[in-house]
Amino acid sequence: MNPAPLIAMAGNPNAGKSALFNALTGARQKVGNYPGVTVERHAGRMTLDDGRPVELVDLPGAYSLDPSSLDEQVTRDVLLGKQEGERRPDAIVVVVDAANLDNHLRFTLQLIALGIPVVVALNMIDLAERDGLTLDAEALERELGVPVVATVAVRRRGLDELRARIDDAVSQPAKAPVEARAEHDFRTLQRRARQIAKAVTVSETATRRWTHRIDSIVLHPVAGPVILLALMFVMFQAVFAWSEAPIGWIESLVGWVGEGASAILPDGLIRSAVVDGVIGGVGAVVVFLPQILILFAFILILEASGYMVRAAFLMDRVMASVGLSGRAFIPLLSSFACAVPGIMATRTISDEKERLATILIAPLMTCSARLPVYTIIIGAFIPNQTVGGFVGLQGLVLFGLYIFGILGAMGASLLLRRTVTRGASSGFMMEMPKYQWPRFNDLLLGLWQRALIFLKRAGTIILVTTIILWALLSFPKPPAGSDVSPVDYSVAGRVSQGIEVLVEPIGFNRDISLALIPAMAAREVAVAAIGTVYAIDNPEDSAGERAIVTNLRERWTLPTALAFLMWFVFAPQCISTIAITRRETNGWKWPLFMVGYLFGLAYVMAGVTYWTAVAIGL
Ligand SMILES: Nc1nc2c(ncn2[C@@H]2O[C@H](COP(=O)(O)OP(=O)(O)OP(=O)(O)O)[C@@H](O)[C@H]2O)c(=O)[nH]1
Ligand SMILES: [Mg+2]
Repeated sequence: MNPAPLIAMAGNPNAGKSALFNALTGARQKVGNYPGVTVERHAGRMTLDDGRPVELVDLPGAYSLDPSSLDEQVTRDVLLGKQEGERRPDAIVVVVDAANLDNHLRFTLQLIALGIPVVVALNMIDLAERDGLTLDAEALERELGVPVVATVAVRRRGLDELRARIDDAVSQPAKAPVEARAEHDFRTLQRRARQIAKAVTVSETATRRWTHRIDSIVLHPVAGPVILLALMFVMFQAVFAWSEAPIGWIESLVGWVGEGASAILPDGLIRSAVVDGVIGGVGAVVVFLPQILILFAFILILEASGYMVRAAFLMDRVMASVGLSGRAFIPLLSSFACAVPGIMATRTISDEKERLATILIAPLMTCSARLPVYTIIIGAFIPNQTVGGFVGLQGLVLFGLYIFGILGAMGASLLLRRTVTRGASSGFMMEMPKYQWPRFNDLLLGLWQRALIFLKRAGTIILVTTIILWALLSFPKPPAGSDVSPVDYSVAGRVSQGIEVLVEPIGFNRDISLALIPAMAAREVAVAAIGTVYAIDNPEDSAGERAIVTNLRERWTLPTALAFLMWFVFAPQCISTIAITRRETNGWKWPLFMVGYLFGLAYVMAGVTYWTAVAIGL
């Protein structure tokens, strides 16, 4: 008996191939691997109206027959009959997204040119209609010269007709397959695809035309990522460039309050607690409010304008390459503000293992609590100069730290998805919202809420840890005439000597050892802690960022500063994150695993940074 005819589902990524494949085959599916490669093979059976079986394979999405990834290569090889372990398909169902015709028709034209019978599924017409786009399926059929069926895969609309057209396609007497595939260059295909898309478009609203026009630029496979990268780059430059003046104002305010308090309070313990502990510690953190607000202003604008979902879409392929789906992108993006809401947002990921992997890497996204640490070290050690004429070096280093965090997360995900949270990535798509101008009032409200949250943190966790640290740093006092510094003589100073033994090999000094434990409460406390240490060490210094920067420059070497930055890229210095991970994973196993692997990573990366910096003579 002849084997059942083989039908391949092909088309651009996210056209709805898998949704259609599932709707056609139901539960009768087999998942395997193509021999020699890691690409999964999804096959299933479907019965035609006369009872004949046909076999369906769901191919990975591709943009063209010129592969730029392993997935695309498998798709091409299957369609050309060159893939090991697969016969050449007898017919192709080309799935196109109706709302994206011009892009999807390029690949369709290439596939039709192969000479195998083709049926086009004009999918997602529900979304096209919703957006005010009306298409003429019959006109498309005439233009392409192959049968076209309008479908809505997720509502099973058009399935009967699609099955009938597949029947026709496999019932045709087999033609000799075309050997040499028609060589279309990209421009010719593009022109023809646009022409057809225009000819079959019955009506289109102005909004949809604009949306589509902007999307064709920001979602372009090449231009899209470049634009995304450029936007992020501008954002980090702005964090430094625009914050200088407001930081100056807050600093003056903190200095003024400190001096006022010193003048009113009698010399002694209370004054030290208020001036060195509270004002020195909390003040050192509060000055970062402008930078955090600038960062949030960017995130809020990108979200409100409708761009953020596009960014997630662009990232889907990148996410898939590390075993996650675009669905993980939103939680990870929120983690740039704070890992706690980010980890809570993973609840939208239905695959348990994928969700767990996302939780485990979320703390590697650079949260806003790291900004104070980053900016004070960068401000002290990276010269405020431009490279190449216009790029600020400080902003560049900050950008680099974000990139390190992202690369770390990608590497971790890659490993985790092959080991403890093994599994394949699931496809995803989000509906693209309309573009719109962000509303000024909404933006202000968002920033105001952010400012309150930050100040509340400064007034609670940071205040409390700072006071405790101040107490531990202040007692016991060294006996009069001792040449041991008050900090080294204190309880905290002695505890830190134990830690110092551990972190000395990665270039950390006493100040850092003192800051590490209190910074477990929240990362910003590291800055507050260092501020308090210096205030107690040199009571005659004025409080505030400038005093800290001067001290840092005197006491730290550049390799130590760089190692410290690298430590904060990776280290899980945040009790709230650990607590939320425990809650979201129902136990201590995963939070402990997370803390363990992140500290390990932080230690190794800081060490590598330190010794590399020393070796190249920085
Ligand atoms: N509204 C609507 N959504 C659809 C339709 N078809 C598919 N989807 C959704 O679109 C998303 C992408 O569909 P998939 O079937 O995964 O797309 P794919 O072509 O297999 O994507 P890749 O395998 O990544 O190339 C899913 O969330 C589907 O639920 C449709 O006709 N209408
Ligand atoms: Mg698919």
